[in-house]
Amino acid sequence: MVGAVGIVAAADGAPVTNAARSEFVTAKKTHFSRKGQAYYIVGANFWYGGYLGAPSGVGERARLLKELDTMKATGINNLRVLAVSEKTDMKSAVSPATTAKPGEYDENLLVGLDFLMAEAAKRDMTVVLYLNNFWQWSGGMTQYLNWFEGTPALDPNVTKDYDDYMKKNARFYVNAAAQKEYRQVIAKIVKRVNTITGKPYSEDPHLMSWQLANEPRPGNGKATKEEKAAYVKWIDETAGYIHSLDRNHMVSTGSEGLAGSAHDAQLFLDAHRSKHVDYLTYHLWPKNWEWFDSRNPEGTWDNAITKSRDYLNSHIELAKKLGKPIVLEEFGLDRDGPSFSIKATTRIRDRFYKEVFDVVYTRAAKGDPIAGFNFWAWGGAGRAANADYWWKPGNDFMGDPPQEEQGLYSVFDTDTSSLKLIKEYGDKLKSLKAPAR
Ligand SMILES: O=C1NC[C@H](CO)[C@@H](O)[C@@H]1O
Repeated sequence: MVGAVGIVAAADGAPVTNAARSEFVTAKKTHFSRKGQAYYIVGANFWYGGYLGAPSGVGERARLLKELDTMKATGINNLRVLAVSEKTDMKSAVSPATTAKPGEYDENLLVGLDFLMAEAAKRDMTVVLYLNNFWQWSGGMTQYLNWFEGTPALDPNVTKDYDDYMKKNARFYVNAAAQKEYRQVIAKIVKRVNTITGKPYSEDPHLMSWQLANEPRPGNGKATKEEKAAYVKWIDETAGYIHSLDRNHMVSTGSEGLAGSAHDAQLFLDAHRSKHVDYLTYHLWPKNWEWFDSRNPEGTWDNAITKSRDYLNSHIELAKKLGKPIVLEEFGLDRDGPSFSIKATTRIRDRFYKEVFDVVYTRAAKGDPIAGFNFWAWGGAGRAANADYWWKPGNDFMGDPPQEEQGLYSVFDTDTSSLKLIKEYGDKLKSLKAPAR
């Protein structure tokens, strides 16, 4: 079978020819390689990119093109995007959703993903697509359990009980019926032929990696040995399944690192040791993890930045242990005040971004396995519609998903100081060459 760009690929999706292989992002020991060069990630989280690409309904293709051009001008070369959502009754979740019910999928949203992939390729951006969500804002694992366990989909914004939510959510990994549907969705997307380009996703060199889920956790902070073992097994088997469908692309977990691994470094290593997991991921959330209090910035900044620096550096050491690259694929802090208003300044957030960039750049320049970053998250031209800053169907999408106030962590197209920092550090990072081996 000859692929759209003349790449010869066997019908079963065997790897493309060696020449074309170099077009794909691959992990070469502890670094990424692309087109024969070291590849560093200067990325944005853009969860709703596929939504904007839809041909009708929620689609806003003119806005999508504008956002991609603004990101390109900011030096962004990678997007981390939600590939599929699950229809749910939960108020904190996005609607519409890709999977209306098991076996029924919204082609309008899937074509939206096709359009996003096609437009990202035109700008030579690479894309990480995550195939599920540990959190409720896109339906996610709790919605799968509603379908297959008959239990209510849990919205922590309503129950106010994250520990209970996380413990129950871990049952997703061992629910055979849920896993069957999840794998059906995986197969549907991984084997999909892009309706805009005519190219199979499995042969698209602008896809950087398939990602199991957004922030999958083994359960809550008191996860049992059995829950941890089930989590590691799920990662290994699901990543192996994806590789069996697509031998050209990398697979990653979407893990937050120790904060999402019950603070168990051995578990984080075990979860990423699988030969089917090509690189490590981690996220950094000083405010969410209560290291930083944005109502008391002076009193909590030192604590937050000390812990952040340690978190940033210690995970690079863990990546060294496994001999794989690691990407800081989420980090953020709220606006001065704190405030959700786009009018609020971002001095503290800019200072935090600079601290993060300094560690990432310094370690990468030393040849350490940190392969780049994705900030959370691109707000661009999106604007909050309601006085209470909560999202309602029909409102603009922006970096903050519906379970959080619109404006919490978004970087807007008017946040010029933040965009300038991203450009400046992104250009430095992209200029690095991989260490001679
Ligand atoms: O993946 C995530 N990590 C942190 C974000 C901000 O709280 C959150 O919106 C998202 O679920």
